[in-house]
Amino acid sequence: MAEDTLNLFKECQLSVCKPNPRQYVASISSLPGVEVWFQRASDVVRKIRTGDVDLGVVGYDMVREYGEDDDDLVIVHDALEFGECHLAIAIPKYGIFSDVSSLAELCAMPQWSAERPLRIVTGYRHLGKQFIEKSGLKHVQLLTADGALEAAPAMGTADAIIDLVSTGTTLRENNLKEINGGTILNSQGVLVASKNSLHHRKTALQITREILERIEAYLRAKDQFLITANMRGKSKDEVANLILEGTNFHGLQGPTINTVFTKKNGKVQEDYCAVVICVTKKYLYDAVKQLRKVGGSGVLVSPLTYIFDEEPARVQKLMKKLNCG
Ligand SMILES: Nc1ncnc2c1ncn2[C@@H]1O[C@H](COP(=O)(O)OP(=O)(O)OP(=O)(O)O)[C@@H](O)[C@H]1O
Ligand SMILES: O=P(O)(O)OC[C@H]1O[C@H](OP(=O)(O)OP(=O)(O)O)[C@H](O)[C@@H]1O
Ligand SMILES: [Mg+2]
Repeated sequence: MAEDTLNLFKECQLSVCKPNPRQYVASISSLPGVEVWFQRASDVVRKIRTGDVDLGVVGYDMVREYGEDDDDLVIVHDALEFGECHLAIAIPKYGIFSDVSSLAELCAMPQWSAERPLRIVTGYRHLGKQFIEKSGLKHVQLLTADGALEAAPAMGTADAIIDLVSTGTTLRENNLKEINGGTILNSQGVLVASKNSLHHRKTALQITREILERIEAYLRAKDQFLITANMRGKSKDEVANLILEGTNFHGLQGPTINTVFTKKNGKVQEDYCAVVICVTKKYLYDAVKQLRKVGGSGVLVSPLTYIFDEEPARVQKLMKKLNCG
């Protein structure tokens, strides 16, 4: 998460300068006065709640686990596009669990009693407890451990685990499986702040807005290409019509169309227009085919670095949550 966060900030021209790897404080030269602290994920949430820091980047799972529904925490950006995983209950594939594939079936197992409860081990005490209360499971003992939870069932120290799953490899390698109805929470990296800080400290709010706007601009542009194509056409109106009626690719608000001046037999002519649109990366070839179909040629493709559109919805949402909207 730390590496992904540093990378994201770098891409947003907010490079974090940490002169010494054993140092926990760093700075961002484009945001003078800002201190960047490297802390364990659980501590990031705790320190926002106590007002020691104003803004943090952590997994949403941590916000929910250590935030305990604290009203002071406000999610500024809910999808930083890294650290994607989900919190889930997992049980062994073998033995008494071999035919169990849903939460309802786990609840219906006759093996669990007050004397011999289902032992679930997790590092997520708060979320684990909440889930068990709602799950319909009657006889449960919640145990806590910090890491390598996937080993617990084979070791015989627990029957099931509640832990993060991303690719599913760790579960598979340890002969464990997820069950239907067993997903507790979807998570990815988020930007989280203290409402109190943003409310009372103008600079904290200003900097948060700037960071949010830069992240939005970067993430919006990340999966887009900028395409310029030449199109035969007598007028910009004619070309606009071909693009708007004959393709699915119209740019942000609409295509930008400009005259291309060519020289033929010593005379300047206006037989072409240049069309500029942006296209989601995965649809690049579709766009090229559609442009060709309506007379496009000389398609130039370049990466897009940022898209600063109107004030992003997330900024408006934040201001509303802070009652400043
Ligand atoms: N396998 C994974 N794939 C994607 N994201 C993950 C994965 N495991 C954890 N995460 C995300 O990264 C965050 C930090 O994970 P974790 O607590 O394991 O980090 P750590 O480096 O082990 O930290 P600590 O030293 O505090 O234990 C989690 O809260 C979660 O949001
Ligand atoms: O589904 P996967 O892609 O296999 O990822 C899931 C694993 O990743 C996390 O552990 P991590 O590697 O962070 O180690 P930790 O549990 O010791 O923190 C999590 O606790 C799982 O064990
Ligand atoms: Mg693990």
